[in-house]
Amino acid sequence: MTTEGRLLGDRYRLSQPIGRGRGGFIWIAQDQRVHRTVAAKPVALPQGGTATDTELEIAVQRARDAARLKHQCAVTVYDVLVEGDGIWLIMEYVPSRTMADFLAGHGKLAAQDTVTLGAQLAAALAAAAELGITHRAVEPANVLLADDGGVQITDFGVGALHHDPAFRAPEVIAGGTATAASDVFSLGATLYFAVRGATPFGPLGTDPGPDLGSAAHADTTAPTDAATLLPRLLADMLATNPMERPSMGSCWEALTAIAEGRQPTPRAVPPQPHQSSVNEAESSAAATAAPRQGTASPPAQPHPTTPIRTRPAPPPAPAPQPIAATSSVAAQHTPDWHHQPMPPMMNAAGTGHPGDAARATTPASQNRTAMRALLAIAVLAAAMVGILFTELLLV
Ligand SMILES: Nc1ncnc2c1ncn2[C@@H]1O[C@H](COP(=O)(O)OP(=O)(O)OP(=O)(O)O)[C@@H](O)[C@H]1O
Repeated sequence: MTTEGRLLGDRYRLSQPIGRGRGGFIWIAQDQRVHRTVAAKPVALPQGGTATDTELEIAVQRARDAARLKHQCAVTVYDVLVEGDGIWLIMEYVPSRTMADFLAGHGKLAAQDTVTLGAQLAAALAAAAELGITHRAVEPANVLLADDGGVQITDFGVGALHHDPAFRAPEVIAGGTATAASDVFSLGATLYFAVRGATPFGPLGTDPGPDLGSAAHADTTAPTDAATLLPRLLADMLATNPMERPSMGSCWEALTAIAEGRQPTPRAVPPQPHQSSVNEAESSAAATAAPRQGTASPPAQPHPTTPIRTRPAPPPAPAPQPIAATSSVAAQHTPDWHHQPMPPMMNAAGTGHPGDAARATTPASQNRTAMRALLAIAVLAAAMVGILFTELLLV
């Protein structure tokens, strides 16, 4: 029974429910060891909680993988607990509401707000892809719009069983494995939903296809406005064939460029191979079988565009440092998620292999050598004068 005051893992004291997810209530909790406020969330398991051991193991492993990611646009997972009644995620507490709730209440987002938000989500997802982490359930319900204006994606790896089909990639709907490329599709569907107020392929993800308008393919002008450039990018992200989608890193570059009022560089949008643990052949075959080709049908336009307050600048570069897994899966903080390029390896003289530093010749050591040589010459000269003087005396 989950009640106020319950102690999870001998460490996290539940204090009050803050929302309801598919696995049950999400709680504010106090970490008794480091005196920190956290969010505690029960992971939604298959068939109302009757998970097999294998399903439990997979869910725990994916949650542990998620704990390796440190990014300011991803909710940090501090700990993963297996309690009697299931799996609990102990996460960073983010006062927020979900993007799904926001859109349900306020309608669509403006194109400019959508790209700003999208760039931040793509930054976190690209950083995850670099670590080989697939989200598996990118959708508006897993995007938190923080009260301070930030945007953070949550539920890395643990939401796949309940991923809304409207945001699933065709190859996943067809039974294939979720991949970095399917995350790109799901992000595209999420941004499409934000800007159009409807999902691109209908509630089951199987309708004919999105209406991205003529702007998606027009190339007669060199526009820099989000309303024109976003549909073009979404057309690529929502490609039926996963091999034809841009990588998440390219999406981040393109969204950042559009957010800043620039045209994405040509290399940012074209398809690129995906880095992942994915069976691309399997995904590709599944995609071919997916019923997504067809003519576009105009989506419903139910809501007026609503402005959203977001932090102005998306993160400049996604590149967190990998973090070693620990037995308790306690997160180790990476203080600076921003990638700092490695300085070139140099020795004390400024050149060569770092191992040469011990053998390096510096101005100070050159001076010492010269002094020693002068001293030796002086001693030698004194000795010769002494010998000469002695011989003269003897004569
Ligand atoms: N880390 C967090 N910190 C603070 N509030 C959170 C956190 N995660 C979720 N919430 C809040 O809890 C509520 C439900 O969020 P949740 O992500 O569980 O929704 P869901 O996606 O519908 O559920 P599920 O992931 O179980 O399917 C939302 O109001 C959300 O703002």
